Amino acid sequence: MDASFRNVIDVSCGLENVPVLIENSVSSTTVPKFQYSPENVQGPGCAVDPSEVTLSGCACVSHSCFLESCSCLQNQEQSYTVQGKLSIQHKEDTYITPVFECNALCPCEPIQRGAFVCEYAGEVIGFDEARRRQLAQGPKDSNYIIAVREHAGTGHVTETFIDPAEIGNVGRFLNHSCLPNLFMVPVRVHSVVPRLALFAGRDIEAKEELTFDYSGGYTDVPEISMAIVCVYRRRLRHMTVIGSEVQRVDEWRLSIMVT
Ligand SMILES: C[S@@+](CC[C@H](N)C(=O)[O-])C[C@H]1O[C@@H](n2cnc3c(N)ncnc32)[C@H](O)[C@@H]1O
Repeated sequence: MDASFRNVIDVSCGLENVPVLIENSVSSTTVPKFQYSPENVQGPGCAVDPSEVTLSGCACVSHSCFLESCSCLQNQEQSYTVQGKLSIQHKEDTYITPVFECNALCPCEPIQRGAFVCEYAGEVIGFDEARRRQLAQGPKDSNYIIAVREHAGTGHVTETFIDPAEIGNVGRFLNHSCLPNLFMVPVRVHSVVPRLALFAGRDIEAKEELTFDYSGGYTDVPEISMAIVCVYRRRLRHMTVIGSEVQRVDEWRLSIMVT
C-alpha cells in the first residue's frame, strides 16, 4: 500500500467497498470529526426518509425491463447502455435528465449466480468466548455463532468466530439448508480478519428464501441434498465446531426472501 497514506485509518470504518484513507501529510488533528455515512440520511426538516422505499416497483416479470412496458423506466429515455454505463447525451441547451431505476419492490431482477448478496457480520470473538456463549445458550435458543476454519497449505489453521446475535447485520436471519442458494466465502479486505461473504450459488428468483449450508458446503443438486437432509442436526453441530445441538428443527421464526 502507498506509504503516503495513514493506512491504519479508514475514515469510512469499513462502510465502503474500498477504504477511505488519510494522507500522512495531513495532521491527525485536522482529520474532520464526523459520522461517515455512505448514503443519505434523513435530517431535520426532511419529511421523507431517503432510505425508505417510496417509489412503487414495476410489474415486469422478465429479467430485464423494457422501456416501453416498465413503469419504472417510462419517465425517461434509455439511461444506461447495454454495458451498464450511463448514456451520455449532453446536448447544448438541454438539462441533464434524472434517472429512474427499478427498486427493491420490483420482481424483475433475479440475483445472478455468483453475485454478492450480503455479509455474515457480527461480533468477532475468540474461541473461549464462543464456547462460553454457546454453553450459556438454552436448548430452545437459536445459535448464531459461525465458526470458520481455514486451512493454509502450510498446515496452519485459522479459526474465526462471528456472533451476530447481539450486534450483527441481515446475515443473522439466514437459515440453514442442505439445498442452499448461497455459499459463504471468507474475504479479506483491509484486515487479516476475514469477512464472511455470501454469494449466490445459482440464479435466485424473487420470493425465494435465501439460505446457506451452515457446514460450509454447497450443492444445488437436489438428489444429493435430499440424501443429507436427515443429518441436518449433526451437520449444524459440525458447522459451529464448538458444539450446538438444535433441539427444534421445526423452528422457523424468521426467514429472508428476495423481494
Ligand atoms: C443464524 S439463525 C437463523 C435465523 C433464525 N431462524 C432466526 O429467526 O433468527 C440460526 C438458527 O435458526 C434456526 N434455523 C436455521 N436454519 C433452520 C432450519 N433449516 N430449520 C429450522 N431451524 C433453523 C435454528 O434455531 C438456528 O439455531
